[in-house]
Amino acid sequence: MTDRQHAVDSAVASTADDIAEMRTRGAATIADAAAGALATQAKRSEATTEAAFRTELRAAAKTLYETRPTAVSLPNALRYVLRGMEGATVAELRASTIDQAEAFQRELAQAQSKLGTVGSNRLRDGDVVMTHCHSTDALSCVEAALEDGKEIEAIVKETRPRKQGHITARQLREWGVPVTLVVDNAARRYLDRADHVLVGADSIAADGSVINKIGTSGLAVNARERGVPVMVAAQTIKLHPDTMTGHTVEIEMRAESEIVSDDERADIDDEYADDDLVVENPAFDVTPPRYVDAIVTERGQYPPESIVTLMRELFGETTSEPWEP
Ligand SMILES: O=C(COP(=O)(O)O)[C@H](O)[C@H](O)COP(=O)(O)O
Repeated sequence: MTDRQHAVDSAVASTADDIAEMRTRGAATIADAAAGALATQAKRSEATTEAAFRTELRAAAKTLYETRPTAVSLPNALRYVLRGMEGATVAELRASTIDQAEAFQRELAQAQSKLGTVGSNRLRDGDVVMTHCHSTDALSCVEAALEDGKEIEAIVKETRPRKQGHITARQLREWGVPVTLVVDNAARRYLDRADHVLVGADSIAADGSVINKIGTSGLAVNARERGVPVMVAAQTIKLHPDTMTGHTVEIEMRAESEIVSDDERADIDDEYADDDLVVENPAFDVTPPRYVDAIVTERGQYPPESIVTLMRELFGETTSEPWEP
């Protein structure tokens, strides 16, 4: 074991494992869990010097950071908490880190609820939304519309390969929303019945591109062709500061076992072939801004092309500036 591994609390390691294995998933939920894990590290730290405490917290942040690459809410959350780590003694450092992590979690929940109110204003009584994957930001818009007394129906895409659509459907059913669950390939057919496509985001790039669950871009292109507006619900913690300086967002490639079993692979592949069957499983894709009608944040709704103005306001011109609430 390296020193870094020794320094990281078992609760942090287990949170990191939950994120990597997608038992904890979705950009906002991942950010919340990561902030909570840093607070636990701070609480349980046995460091006796200020330097050792800081090293431990950074090691914990690195362990969490290395779990999944696409949702920028994760590094944004880690940066936010580490920035608040202040003090001249271990006790002060501990208290400030825990306070900052708790403030982050509070602001995250408040931002989602504010965003929901903004998003619900786009939904009229009787509207039908089509969803993809499971996004707590997107669902908060539906929840706020329901609280306003509007009747909303949903067409929920299954979302292969991990079927996060089932989580969305379960939540909507709990709220009493009529749900039609469809396979991903049926989306274009059912767009005729939809008034909005409503999705979340893992990252939003400076040009207004939306990085979200694989299949979002195809859905958005089909929606444009059918004249159905595409609404992206994304708190500002989903804004990706590095993209202001031209960096692209890394798309996570997941295990082929999510798509084919060993037996299926053996069944498909020719055992005498010179090369192996290639199976690829990208978890996310990029929807260009021209297919997105509105990005709904806790600060209001933006056309995708103008999101860069908000990014500059929040992060400044340089990506070395950490995320600010
Ligand atoms: O693409 C996904 C989840 O992908 P995965 O299941 O691979 O994590 C969600 O749409 C966004 O993360 C937004 O979710 P939220 O609005 O809850 O942050």
